[in-house]
Amino acid sequence: MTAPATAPATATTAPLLVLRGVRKSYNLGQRNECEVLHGIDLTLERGAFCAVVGPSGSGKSTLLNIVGLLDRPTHGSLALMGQETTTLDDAGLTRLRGQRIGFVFQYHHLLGAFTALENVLMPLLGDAGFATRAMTEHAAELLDSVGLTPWRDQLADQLSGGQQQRVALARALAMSPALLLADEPTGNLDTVSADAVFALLRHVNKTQGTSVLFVTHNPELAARCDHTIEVVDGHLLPAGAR
Ligand SMILES: Nc1ncnc2c1ncn2[C@@H]1O[C@H](COP(=O)(O)OP(=O)(O)OP(=O)(O)O)[C@@H](O)[C@H]1O
Repeated sequence: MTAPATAPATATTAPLLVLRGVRKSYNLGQRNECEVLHGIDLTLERGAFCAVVGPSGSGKSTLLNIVGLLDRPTHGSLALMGQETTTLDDAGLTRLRGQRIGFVFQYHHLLGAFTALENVLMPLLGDAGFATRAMTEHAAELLDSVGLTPWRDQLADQLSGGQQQRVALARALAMSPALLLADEPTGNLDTVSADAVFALLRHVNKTQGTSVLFVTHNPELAARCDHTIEVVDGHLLPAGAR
């Protein structure tokens, strides 16, 4: 038996993300359907650091929600590390999302009455519901990596916006995701804090190989990413079309 000339893509060699013909419609009631994404083809290689830009309402968050397995496409296919996701049931999607994907949003979504450390611990607790020493040490290391050790026991509500966003980033990294989806994570921050959060995203990408999709309206930050995807009216603009 001879080996095939080209080995088939496996879970370890396949691109991080492959979208083919992804469409998304919302049902607005009374047989009124609105298509927001009109057939997106996108391949993202592992370790990519990619900005997602485009006018307000063009479909960036809708695309990110689909890539993050928070929402399903109406048509098309989406493979994450070689695994087709559109055939998975809700439990399968949730499991895959928890294993592979971390999220940072414009609003941090921390639990304000819990400390910075407790917020980072949350995703690590799993079904056990209690923190082991190893989990606590891991959460403390993550907080340290975003420069927040002095604030680890401070309630999330009592942190600055920039500090809260850094806790949110540490929490997103708790499960060592292959893909970090950041939807305008710097949108509410002053320039200095925005720079700090961006530098941390970059650091995670460089040191851990975590792929990053970063939605931003800030052209300066977009220019500092390795690639840019531009969404206009629910279509991806071809590279170099701007
Ligand atoms: N759940 C929903 N039901 C109906 N329409 C929706 C829903 N979510 C988003 N849309 C519509 O989809 C379009 C794209 O929205 P989306 O949030 O993806 O845009 P965006 O590019 O992220 O915008 P922004 O930069 O302002 O955040 C908008 O016209 C919006 O009204």
